[in-house]
Amino acid sequence: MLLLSCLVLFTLPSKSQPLQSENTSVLPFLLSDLQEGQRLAPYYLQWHDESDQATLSDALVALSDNRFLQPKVYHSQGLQKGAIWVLAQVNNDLTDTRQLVLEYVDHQLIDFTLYTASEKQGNYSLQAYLSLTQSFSTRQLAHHRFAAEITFEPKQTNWVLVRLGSDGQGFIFPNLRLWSPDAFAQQSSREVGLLAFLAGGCVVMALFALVTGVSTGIRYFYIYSAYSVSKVFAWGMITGVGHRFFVTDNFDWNYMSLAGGSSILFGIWFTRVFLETRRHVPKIDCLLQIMMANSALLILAALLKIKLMAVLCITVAMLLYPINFIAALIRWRQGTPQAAVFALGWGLLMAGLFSQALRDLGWIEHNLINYYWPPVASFSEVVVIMFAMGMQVFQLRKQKEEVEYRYARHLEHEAVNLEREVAFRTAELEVAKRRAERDAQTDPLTGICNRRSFFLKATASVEKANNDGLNVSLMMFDLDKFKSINDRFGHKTGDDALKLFTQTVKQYIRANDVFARLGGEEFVLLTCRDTQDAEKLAEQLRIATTQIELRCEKGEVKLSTSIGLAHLATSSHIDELLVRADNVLYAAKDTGRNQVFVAS
Ligand SMILES: Nc1nc2c(ncn2[C@@H]2O[C@H](COP(=O)(O)OP(=O)(O)OP(=O)(O)O)[C@@H](O)[C@H]2O)c(=O)[nH]1
Repeated sequence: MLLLSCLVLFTLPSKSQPLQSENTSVLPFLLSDLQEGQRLAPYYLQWHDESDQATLSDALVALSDNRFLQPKVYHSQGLQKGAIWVLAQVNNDLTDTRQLVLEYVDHQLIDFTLYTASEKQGNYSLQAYLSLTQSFSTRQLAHHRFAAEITFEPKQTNWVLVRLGSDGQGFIFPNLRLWSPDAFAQQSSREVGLLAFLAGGCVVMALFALVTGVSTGIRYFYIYSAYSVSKVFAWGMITGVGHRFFVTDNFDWNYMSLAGGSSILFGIWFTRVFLETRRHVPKIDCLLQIMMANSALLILAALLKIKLMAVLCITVAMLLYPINFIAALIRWRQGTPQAAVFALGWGLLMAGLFSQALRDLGWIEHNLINYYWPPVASFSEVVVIMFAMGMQVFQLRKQKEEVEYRYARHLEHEAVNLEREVAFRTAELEVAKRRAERDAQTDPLTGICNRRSFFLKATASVEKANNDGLNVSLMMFDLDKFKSINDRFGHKTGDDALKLFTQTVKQYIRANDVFARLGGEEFVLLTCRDTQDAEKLAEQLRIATTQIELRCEKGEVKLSTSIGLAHLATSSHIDELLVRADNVLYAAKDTGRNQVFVAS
């Protein structure tokens, strides 16, 4: 409602309530009662010149017509188009001459004209004409608001007539104060000090944000930096400090709009980037984009000096300001705590700006506290938002550390897994290698040594026996008529026969004997025992072979083996031993089979 009222009052032509009562009497202000910075209210009458064209003569006619009346309120009376003339009676009841400063307590006035006379309907003389468009150097007093000196002769009655002009815009708040020059200068210093502190704070924040932006690469720090600087320009222009210290000549009302528009533009841009509205609240982001476009229009209006358009844009910007606040609250609800801090900062700014709006509308008293509340609130917003950004950076850093920690843990975990996997694979390879080695040394059907491993082991055994001077005997076995077993009972039964033969022999041999299958139905046994035992064993094995029981579907299988036996005593090499055993084996075959022949 307030905002709508703002819009209505800002944009509609003023046909508002009469500003004055019907009372034409005014109390004289006695200088003996003066306190520093005392308001002239209620010691004045006022006349609202709606045409904004009235001259001094017109004002005197209005005075004689009793159109100068007591105001209904002695501060802001809302935006009233035209000019307001103020008349006060100030009596120097003291015995000395007094020089006082009459100050207009606002910054938005375009011109201030001061006349004095010794009689109410007397001959008013121009004491001062102050205008925003004038060079600041022409001012009688160096102050960022309009102020002029008046000399009051002792025991004299003085009539003070002031024209307050707003170039038709209506920004008139007839709040006038009286000071002694020294007190006024001191007050001025305090105010400039406060503004310098606020501006310095903003500049420091801007620099800090710039450095942080460069070091972190986070974009919103740059925008914030520009936003802080734009605030310095905006408030500098609005409060009159810009005119006093920087744009001393050719100052223009539109400079306020230009600086204000830039500040609004950067503020909304910052809001969008900081709160990531495009991603998280796209509908609100559309409104924020409209607000940015509006502030761009305001800048354009200021550049083209289209005052009405600028006023409209400022009003629209003010009306839409709560959207930033709402965006921040939504982002907060979405789980972004720093958005709450942003909302606080933006709320402070809004409170400041709305207090100014209320003051300008005459809804609250026009005083120095609410005069400086908007820039102070604006500065507080900068500080609070810096805090919000700090929170965001802290959170980002925490997230980064968490991610790094999780990544490190993941790497550690992966390293452990990899180690385990490598150990597992290595063990598997070892097993496979051992299996391959064993396979390479083992006859797959019977599980005993194959030809290759036999020669390795047998060579070592023979060497050892040679060194130890022990006997080594070698038996060669060749199963008799094995082909006919295969033919009669099948190849599978033949395999079973080979396995049973192997198991039978193994029952008779010692751990250090080397038993191997040389191929087919040919086996060999290297044994370390004396010759008699070896021959006895050969005979036992021959008999045991004949006792092997093997049945299949086709009947009972009868096995027998011929054995050729050779002793080491007469040879020292395995090949030689084999040849000798082989020879007697064939002799055993040739002479009837199922018998043991010993090489001589
Ligand atoms: N079932 C089976 N038979 C085999 C294997 N290796 C060789 N044989 C067979 O063994 C037979 C050997 O036959 P031969 O060398 O002619 O001799 P034999 O029939 O045993 O006759 P003699 O040695 O003269 O008593 C062949 O028929 C081979 O096919 C095997 O691993 N399994």
